[in-house]
Amino acid sequence: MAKVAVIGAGSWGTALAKVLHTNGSQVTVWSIVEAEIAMLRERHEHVDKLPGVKLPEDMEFTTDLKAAVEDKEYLILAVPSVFTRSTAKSMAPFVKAGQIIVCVAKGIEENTLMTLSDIVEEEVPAAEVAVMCGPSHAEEVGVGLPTTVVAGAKKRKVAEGVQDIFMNEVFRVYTSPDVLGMELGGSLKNVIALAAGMADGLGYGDNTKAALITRGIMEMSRLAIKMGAKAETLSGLTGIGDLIVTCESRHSRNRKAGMLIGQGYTMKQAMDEVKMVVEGVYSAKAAIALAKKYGVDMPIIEEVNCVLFEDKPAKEAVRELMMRDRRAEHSALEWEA
Ligand SMILES: NC(=O)C1=CN([C@@H]2O[C@H](COP(=O)(O)OP(=O)(O)OC[C@H]3O[C@@H](n4cnc5c(N)ncnc54)[C@H](OP(=O)(O)O)[C@@H]3O)[C@@H](O)[C@H]2O)C=CC1
Ligand SMILES: O=C(CO)COP(=O)(O)O
Repeated sequence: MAKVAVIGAGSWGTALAKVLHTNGSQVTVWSIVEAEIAMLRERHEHVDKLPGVKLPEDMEFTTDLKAAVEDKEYLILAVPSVFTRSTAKSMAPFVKAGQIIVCVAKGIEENTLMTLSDIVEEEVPAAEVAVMCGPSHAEEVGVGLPTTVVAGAKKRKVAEGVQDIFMNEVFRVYTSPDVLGMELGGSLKNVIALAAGMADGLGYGDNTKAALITRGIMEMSRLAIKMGAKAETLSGLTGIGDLIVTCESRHSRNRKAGMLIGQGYTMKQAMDEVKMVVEGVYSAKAAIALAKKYGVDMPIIEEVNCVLFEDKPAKEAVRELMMRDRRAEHSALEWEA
């Protein structure tokens, strides 16, 4: 039986805590929010963020970070990306060599352009760092619908350890050494999903959605590969897989926020309405900054930035994408002479 702490009790932390407990781990869930822990203790259910998913009676809930972190083999870091650094910094004094921190949030830090695993390595040098992501909505994981994800780490043994504690008959976990590719896939897809939601909000159809997904994975891949990620990762679960689920799912907060913006809400109004974290809004500026830094063309992500931060109407953004200079689909393909 592994001793595990889930750091962050939003919808994802709650769903993963349930998976770990089902697999026989002893699970402690931490949140910075007192009211959230009080509710979990009393109701054994996150009634706001994951209603209908009952958590077991012997699961521990705490706001005491030291108690949560100490003596655990695995620390699952599930706070939204903007709180990753502050939470990792607070954990650092309690983390001992050999403890494994698994980053399950999705994002890129706006001011440093660092991935979340890089942030955790910087803040908690004692820890081994792993990531886990893939097409996995908490609402479906929470009720045991078959789901696949990938556990990533530089060392195979670390990734396989994460695979061991999470894997069961409805939660299949693959492994990968391409941590960078996984993290870029997981965060960039949220920005494209905002665009897919905008298209839905504008009343556009399946053709538009397919175009955004296909051209979206191309721009995600262009950037990720230029940064050193592997092409296979972008065409796998943590790339195209996660992009598809986020652009299509009724559970996606990014798609939902995009849809509201397409219907005329401001970014702020849409985020307030969704109530849970909309990571694509935080990753959008970082994505475009990375595109500039690495000299990569990312037209969809550029237009999403204009809609989010410059009040450009979503309809106008789609029109501009449609009216870009004509070009070949794959510029590297050669023509007959
Ligand atoms: N939900 C999903 O299906 C999936 C989510 N993810 C990723 O997991 C991460 C977490 O998402 P999710 O659980 O859905 O988010 P939620 O919006 O459901 O929950 C966010 C949690 O963070 C808490 N919080 C607020 N302030 C702080 C703080 N200062 N420090 C630490 N925590 C704080 C919130 O408290 P409060 O209630 O007060 O806001 C809440 O418990 C995101 O990066 C997301 O992309 C990945 C895969 C699936
Ligand atoms: O990352 C996710 C599914 O894999 C969750 O996406 P949303 O944050 O858009 O709900």
